[in-house]
Amino acid sequence: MGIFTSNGDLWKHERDKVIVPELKPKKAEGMVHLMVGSANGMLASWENTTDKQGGSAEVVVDESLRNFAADVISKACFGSSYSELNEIFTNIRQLQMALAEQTMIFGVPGSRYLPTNNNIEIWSLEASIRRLILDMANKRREHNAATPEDEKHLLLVDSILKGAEQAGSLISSSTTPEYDFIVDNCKNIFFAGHETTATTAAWCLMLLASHPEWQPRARAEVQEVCQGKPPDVDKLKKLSTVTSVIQETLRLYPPTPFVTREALADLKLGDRDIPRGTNIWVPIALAHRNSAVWVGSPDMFDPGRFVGGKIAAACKQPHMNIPFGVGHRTCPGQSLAMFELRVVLALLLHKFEFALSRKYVHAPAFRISVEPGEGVPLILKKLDN
Ligand code: HEM
Repeated sequence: MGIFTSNGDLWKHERDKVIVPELKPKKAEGMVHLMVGSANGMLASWENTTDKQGGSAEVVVDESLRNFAADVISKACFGSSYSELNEIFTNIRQLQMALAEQTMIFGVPGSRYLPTNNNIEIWSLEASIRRLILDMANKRREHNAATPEDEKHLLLVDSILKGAEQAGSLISSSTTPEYDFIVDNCKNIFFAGHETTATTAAWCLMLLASHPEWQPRARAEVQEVCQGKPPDVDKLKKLSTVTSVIQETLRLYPPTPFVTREALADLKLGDRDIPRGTNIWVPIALAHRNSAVWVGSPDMFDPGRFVGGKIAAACKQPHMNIPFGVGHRTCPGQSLAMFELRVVLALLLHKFEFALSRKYVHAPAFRISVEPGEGVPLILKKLDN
């Protein structure tokens, strides 16, 4: 029943009344100081590691990036730190891995009800996540009840709690309507809010490490704009080279490689007749590398395509660049994600230069999002600032 899978009036309620108002660009701007705090924590631990090894060390960055993105979502949307919600994230990650392991029978009607080992693991994780989320929601309600009205700082989680109360007949078909609404929407935000961003950051660092010529260009921009100070909203908006590096990463490795739609009426797509009820898969990753529309070599990493917002010159059909999806269901978290990614890159480029370790194995893996399958080990070298 969460926003990801709902349709019609329920989806409209979740999207327009509950989720989107809390993720608008202005709200995301208000979260930048939290992002800087969380990123500084991650970088301090990398700095500690490099200091202990004489200024340079190998670090596998994926897990730290996931913890960083989880910390941001925990604080910005749920009013807790990552350490308080750690168990939820750990369970969600395990659920993601278990779902990614589903075999060929996935999609066969009824197969998800069979007591296979994989299904049993999935059911157990889902039950545990449900319990943890309802527990968190209760604590949040108690916290709000004990906080004077003029001191309340309402967050996305509060919007979900209120949205559950207001959903009324939209969810009455469920046996535990309010609980299902809360659990499913929180679960969607916990997952969507950190996994995709962390994966993009990991791909970004992999690409910058294997195309080191872009590091001094991006670093020079960070130094000019930030002047050694922590990035804020105005500074982040000026980081056009850094932004282009992120856009090019999202083009080459969109963490969500496809989106799906259902034809609500008979329609014609190009010269094909699509009957009502057909599931249509939009292959984002393929569109991003289609040599018929992308100028130059679409398989090559070239952030120059995006520098100065020149996308129209780089792609003959700019609507083919859709890392955040398209149309009414486009990603509502994109401002938050773009700020987060710019914060990580700005702080990291200021502190370190980095190269890809020889241990890196290029193995993109589809685990709900497409992530570096064997992780991204980097050789971090601390810079003298
Ligand atoms: C780099 C990071 C991210 C990428 C690449 C990404 C990508 C996407 C894509 C492709 C969709 C499907 C859109 C469609 O069907 O047209 C989507 C949906 C969604 N995303 Fe993101 N996302 C990111 C970060 C986030 C963050 C940080 C949040 C929340 C904090 C978020 C929340 C959502 C939600 C709630 C939806 C469902 C929207 C709906 O169905 O109406 N995403 N995202």
